[in-house]
Amino acid sequence: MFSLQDVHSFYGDSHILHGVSLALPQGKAVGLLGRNGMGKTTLIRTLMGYVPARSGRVFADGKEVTNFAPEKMAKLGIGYVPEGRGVFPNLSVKENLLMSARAGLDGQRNWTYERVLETFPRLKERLSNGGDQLSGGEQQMVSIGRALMTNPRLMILDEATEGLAPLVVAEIWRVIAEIRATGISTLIVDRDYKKVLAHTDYAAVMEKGKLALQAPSAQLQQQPEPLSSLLGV
Ligand SMILES: Nc1ncnc2c1ncn2[C@@H]1O[C@H](COP(=O)(O)OP(=O)(O)OP(=O)(O)O)[C@@H](O)[C@H]1O
Repeated sequence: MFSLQDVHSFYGDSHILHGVSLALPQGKAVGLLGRNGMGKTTLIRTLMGYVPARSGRVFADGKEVTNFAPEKMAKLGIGYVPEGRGVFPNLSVKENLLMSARAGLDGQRNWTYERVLETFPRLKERLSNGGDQLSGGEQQMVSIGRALMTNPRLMILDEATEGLAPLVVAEIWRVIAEIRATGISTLIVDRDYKKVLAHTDYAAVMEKGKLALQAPSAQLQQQPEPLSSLLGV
């Protein structure tokens, strides 16, 4: 459904993505790996329309959507959980969640406010707290919950476990597995490559703005080379 074809993008004069082609098939989980600064977030931001693709093309269901605005990409069914979370600090947890509620492209409302609270029981005790009164883990739960309430076909999680305590990290991976099991496609960026491989169908590795390797995750689990060289582990 969503794909990028030979995409190049820049920050000013800095050429960051050098011809990236990646498919995100319906119902599949894709892991995006690579050392710091290799362009993972830029790839996501280009797909979402925050960074313009200077050449190359982005497709949704075979239709070209290159450089559509982020709101339009979201309406096409992408739930984006950005690095750094992006919870509205002056809104309560309840308001943060309810403001994004809408039916999916096909009209389904599988992810309701109630279901998000069942998925993240911890948020039930925080409903009237402001976004700025939450722990990092709770903010991440709100951010994921908010994206789920748009009933997306694709969830993008950029470093969703970054800086969180081990118990919270385990909870986030549990929810990622639950999202995957419901048939929503996922694109996951995380430093823990073993966890990424365990939770995805395919993995792609970025090296200096290019995809240096794309393979089934199960294959990369069995044959760590050349993945481990690319990641420096
Ligand atoms: N707003 C920006 N303006 C200029 N350069 C940027 C900007 N954001 C990122 N870059 C540069 O683009 C390159 C790719 O960064 P990007 O954030 O996409 O990498 P990443 O693989 O996601 O790494 P990280 O894990 O560190 O976030 C880096 O060299 C970074 O310094």
